Amino acid sequence: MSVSHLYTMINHSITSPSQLLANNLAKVVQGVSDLLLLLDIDGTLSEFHPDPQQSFISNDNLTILAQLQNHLPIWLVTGRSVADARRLTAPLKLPVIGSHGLQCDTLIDSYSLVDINLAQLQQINQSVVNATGDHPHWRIEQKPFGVALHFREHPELADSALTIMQGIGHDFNDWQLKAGKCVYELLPQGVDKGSAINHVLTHYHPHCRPIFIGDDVTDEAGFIAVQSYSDTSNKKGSDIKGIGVKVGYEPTHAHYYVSDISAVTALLQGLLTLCQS
Ligand SMILES: O=P(O)(O)OC[C@H]1O[C@H](O[C@H]2O[C@H](CO)[C@@H](O)[C@H](O)[C@H]2O)[C@H](O)[C@@H](O)[C@@H]1O
Repeated sequence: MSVSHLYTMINHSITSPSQLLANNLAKVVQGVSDLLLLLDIDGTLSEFHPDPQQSFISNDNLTILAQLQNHLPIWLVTGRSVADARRLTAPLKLPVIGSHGLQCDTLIDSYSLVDINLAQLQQINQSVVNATGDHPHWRIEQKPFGVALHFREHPELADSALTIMQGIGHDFNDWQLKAGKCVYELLPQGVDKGSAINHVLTHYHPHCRPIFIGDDVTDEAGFIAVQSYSDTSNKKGSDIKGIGVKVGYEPTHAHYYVSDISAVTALLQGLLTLCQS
């Protein structure tokens, strides 16, 4: 299992992103009629909570999204499973790329983008439980397509978490280790949010200009995907480039940033106002 991708993407072609505010949004999307909005969940639509099952998306965000979906297509692109994303966004019904790009749910169709070995998943789950001694310091999230080891309440355990997950991943060549905010996750190889976004663009919205908003290191592949996307099916050779928006101030490939989750809400409200006008 390879861990060479951990953070390495961040180390090249970093730009200095520009701040994207509701009042300069109109200029950025000027003249674009076919926008596609792609949204990460945790750290973008919802504030962090020590317990992943207790976090939620504010009613403000849900209300804005409910109205926005009347104007443009919206997809969730999340590390959460599709079922979890549905629970968090109920009563909305939005298509979802779940499990960091492993699952695709279009609302009409639901399928995996990569095969998963469920026997190995079970072994990995058990290995994580064994390695942590199921101690209450740790939070193990057993997901339908992976296992996450959280240490949000105990940041001092970051190195131990990495050691545990690297050690387990070492025995499973077809699995990858992903680092997130206060979490390490083991998932099948072969996907990330970038490849999943390319799948959505190619198969469902080839002529749209994508905007992807995300906050974490796992969202970097998504920023690269939208910012380099070209509509090759267009015979006129249209060169559609999307917009990556990073939430927060960490180094990023995204061309734009917003300060925090409340700035995401303001941006979504600004986009709604723009659509309505
Ligand atoms: O791609 P995302 O939608 O950002 O999902 C990434 C992971 O989010 C969740 O973990 C994060 O949020 C938790 C709840 O606030 C927090 O406790 C944890 O520390 C964060 O890493 C989720 O639990 C994971 O399954 C997702 O992969």
